[in-house]
Amino acid sequence: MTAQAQTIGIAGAGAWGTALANAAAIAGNDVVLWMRSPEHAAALAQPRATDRCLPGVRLHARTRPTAALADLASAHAVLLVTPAQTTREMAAALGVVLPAATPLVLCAKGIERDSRAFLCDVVETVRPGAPIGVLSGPSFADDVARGLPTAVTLACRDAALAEALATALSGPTLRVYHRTDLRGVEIGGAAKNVLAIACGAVAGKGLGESAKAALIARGFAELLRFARAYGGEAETLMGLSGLGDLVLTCSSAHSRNFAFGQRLGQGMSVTDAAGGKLVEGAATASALVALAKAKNVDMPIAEAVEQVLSGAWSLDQAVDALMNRPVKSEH
Ligand SMILES: NC(=O)C1=CN([C@@H]2O[C@H](COP(=O)(O)OP(=O)(O)OC[C@H]3O[C@@H](n4cnc5c(N)ncnc54)[C@H](OP(=O)(O)O)[C@@H]3O)[C@@H](O)[C@H]2O)C=CC1
Ligand SMILES: O=C(CO)COP(=O)(O)O
Repeated sequence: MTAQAQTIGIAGAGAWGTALANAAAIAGNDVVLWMRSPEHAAALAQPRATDRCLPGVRLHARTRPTAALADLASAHAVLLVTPAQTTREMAAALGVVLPAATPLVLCAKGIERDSRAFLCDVVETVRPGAPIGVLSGPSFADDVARGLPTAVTLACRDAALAEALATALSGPTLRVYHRTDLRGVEIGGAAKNVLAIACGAVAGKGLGESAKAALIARGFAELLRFARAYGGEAETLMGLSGLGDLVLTCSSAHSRNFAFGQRLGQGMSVTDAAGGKLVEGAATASALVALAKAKNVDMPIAEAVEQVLSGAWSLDQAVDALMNRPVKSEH
């Protein structure tokens, strides 16, 4: 990768994939945007078509929609922007069409539920030796698509590749920082979604702003402990992809994870509260808690979320459990 115009491939044309496609095009790249539905691709290719996930947003002229995965083969790098739980199947399908040297940048936020594997490890199993990146940070797709100023982090183990990708994707409204701490960046994005469900539940139950602030601060302590145990760097977690995204997602009903928690807090069932939307924290909670237990990492908030989602605890029981833990030193 160089700082010259690149072809960026994007696999997944939901809200985030489409927003990133336009941002990459505005940054001066040619973009190939893959989606699984040929009808969706044909509709988006029509002049003046607007996106179904981002009302009113049109694809940039340099973004070409397609339903043929092989069209991504010539991209200098591909961003994978489908839900976390589809990472294995998507990486395998991409492995067939992409040259082994093409970097794959993971943009989903989660942990594989069944295997409890980090998404980078999933991709490494499926495409051994191929370059991997993770892009994460506080960024609502609508904000990015509307050209509001946004900053995110992109990590690759190879510092030069991380810098080249960050340079290629940065534009007038999207600023991409780079790091080499792949693990730290992916943990921040995956864990904050689970904690945001707790913050939403606090809001939905009307437990007050003080409780929400306490959850953010104590949630951050959990996130940091977990990341350290799994090799993430504390500095990464204090940055955009950790604290930054935790604060955004825990503060806004625009977040699907927060809104899901809010509806739980208002008394809706786990099944109804998702409202047909992607709630990554709900899919990741059990794997996060199992991984924490495997390394004796104390994550009481994440555990409370998991207990509520599994039906073992009511929300009242979760609040009681968190408030009645033994008094301890704050760290
Ligand atoms: N939205 C946001 O603000 C942000 C989202 N993210 C992350 O990005 C990821 C995607 O989120 P987002 O774009 O919002 O989600 P959406 O629900 O808007 O879109 C998901 C996309 O993935 C496609 N998809 C679903 N399942 C499969 C599959 N099995 N194979 C291929 N394609 C599939 C869907 O296709 P179809 O339309 O055909 O169903 C859809 O285009 C999540 O992990 C999220 O956490 C990160 C930062 C910001
Ligand atoms: O990750 C996001 C913002 O950074 C989007 O969060 P939600 O998936 O909760 O909407």
